[in-house]
Amino acid sequence: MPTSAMSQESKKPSVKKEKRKMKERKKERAGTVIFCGGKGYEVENVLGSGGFGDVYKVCLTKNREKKFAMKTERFDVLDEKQRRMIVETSVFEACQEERATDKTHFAKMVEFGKTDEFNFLIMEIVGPNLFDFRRKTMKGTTSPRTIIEVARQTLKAIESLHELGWLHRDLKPHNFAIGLPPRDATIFILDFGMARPYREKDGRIRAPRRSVPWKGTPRYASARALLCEEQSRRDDLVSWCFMILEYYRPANLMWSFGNFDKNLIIQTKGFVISSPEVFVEKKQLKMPARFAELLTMTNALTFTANPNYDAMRRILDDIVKDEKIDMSLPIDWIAHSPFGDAEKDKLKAPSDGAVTKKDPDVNEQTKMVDAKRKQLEDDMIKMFKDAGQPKTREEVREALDKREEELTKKLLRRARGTKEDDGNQGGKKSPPKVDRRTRKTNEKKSPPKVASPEAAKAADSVAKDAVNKKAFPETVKAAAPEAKDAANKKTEAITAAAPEAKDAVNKKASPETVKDAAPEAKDAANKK
Ligand SMILES: Nc1ncnc2c1ncn2[C@@H]1O[C@H](COP(=O)(O)OP(=O)(O)OP(=O)(O)O)[C@@H](O)[C@H]1O
Repeated sequence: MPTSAMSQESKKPSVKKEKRKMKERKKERAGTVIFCGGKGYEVENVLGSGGFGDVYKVCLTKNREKKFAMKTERFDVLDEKQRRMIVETSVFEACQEERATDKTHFAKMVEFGKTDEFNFLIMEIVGPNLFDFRRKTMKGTTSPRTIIEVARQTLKAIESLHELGWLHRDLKPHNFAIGLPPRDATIFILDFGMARPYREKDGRIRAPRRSVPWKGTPRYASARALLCEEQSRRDDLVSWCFMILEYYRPANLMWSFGNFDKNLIIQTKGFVISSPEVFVEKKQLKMPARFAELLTMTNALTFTANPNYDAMRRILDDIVKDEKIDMSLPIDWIAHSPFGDAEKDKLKAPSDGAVTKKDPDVNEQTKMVDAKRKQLEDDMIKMFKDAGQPKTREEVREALDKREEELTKKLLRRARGTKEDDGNQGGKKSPPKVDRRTRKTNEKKSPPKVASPEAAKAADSVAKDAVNKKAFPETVKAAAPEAKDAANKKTEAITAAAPEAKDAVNKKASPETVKDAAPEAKDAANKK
């Protein structure tokens, strides 16, 4: 039985090799601009690196104060590459569509697309992950009050994800992060690259496959996951238990230290979950006595069982009482904020030497786009003024932004195709639904929501065109219905007074060209 796990495990590259690969992997340079959704996103620095790509801090070229995180997935890294990000965007979309779910612990996805070298996903930026915060800012320590806070918030985040119908399958402190001020009291759940829906469309739990490719992080994975068995909500909760146990004492995850072979790791994990008292007695587990109840409760879950998250929270409340934890104390990342100026710079600094210089070509490109955008704004301001309805630059910008966004969304929707299956319900995939009401709502939405890479590329290039002014007349058309109305009215008035103007308008009769027609009409009127 353990052989499959072992063979899978033995194929896994060593941690050292992984790290070297991460370091060697090509990084985007500061100043590189990625165009998507009619906007330019400029790379500032690396925020984090994973096995398949890097996460960058980016800013909007036209509003540099607006920061986002851009996760990339390089095509030269792994065969599985495209599927991971497609799966990830599916989770974000499910989250954004599902009104009933508590979204407190999810970052917002803003855009996704691909370049010639990588898939990318642009999302709300958050702060350091829990692993880095504990290691760098807290020097490996965590207050009991903070452990409870971490346990409560991460459990809630997992519950919300499960409510959406998805399993995470790679829960660990690296995949939870602190929010940026003013949401710095909130923990965010990250990295849905290994997620999988656990329900069929009709709401039934999906039947387990006989064997499953290895997914996850050995330190936090459940024994069943290491045995390449199908995972369920229970396995996410086992990983959560290990994560919290590690907060109480890193050595609680005894398999991460010393010479444990694969079989022994699997056996020990099974024992810790099923009979924690044995390890407590031997002083191999250090945790509040009540935490054992959480372990046994999780262990008792069957593959299809609905976890009782409320009961789990009550046990956490009992721990607070038993251990006399003062919950009025500030949590560690508020008391030792990583967001002081010096610390902030340290956390956001390029992590491994990449991203240092600006690319001159990109600077030129950005300047050109900015200049074109300004020209467009000037044209529109003039148009509104001429039409007798003057508008400020801010108002024009807002209208343009809004329309560009709508246009891009429309283009993306049109361009979205089907996606591959990685055992994640494939091309037909729409995230499984939790209740009947939700199912009905989703059944109405026929086209699949996630772009095939080709479709994403097509959509991206159209969006890019829009930015590069090729499509600007179209954007103007879409962007300024008010201006068009005003121009129409003005044109009517002018044409009434000027037959030449009427001719000009007739020549340009389509509503799309009213903008072009108006100056001619005006000229004619002026002549008159
Ligand atoms: N929205 C975000 N804002 C700020 N930092 C982020 C964001 N998303 C991810 N990060 C940082 O980047 C790191 C890697 O992100 P993530 O885990 O999503 O990438 P990954 O390639 O899937 O990693 P892995 O291969 O380890 O699973 C995170 O640990 C976090 O520190």
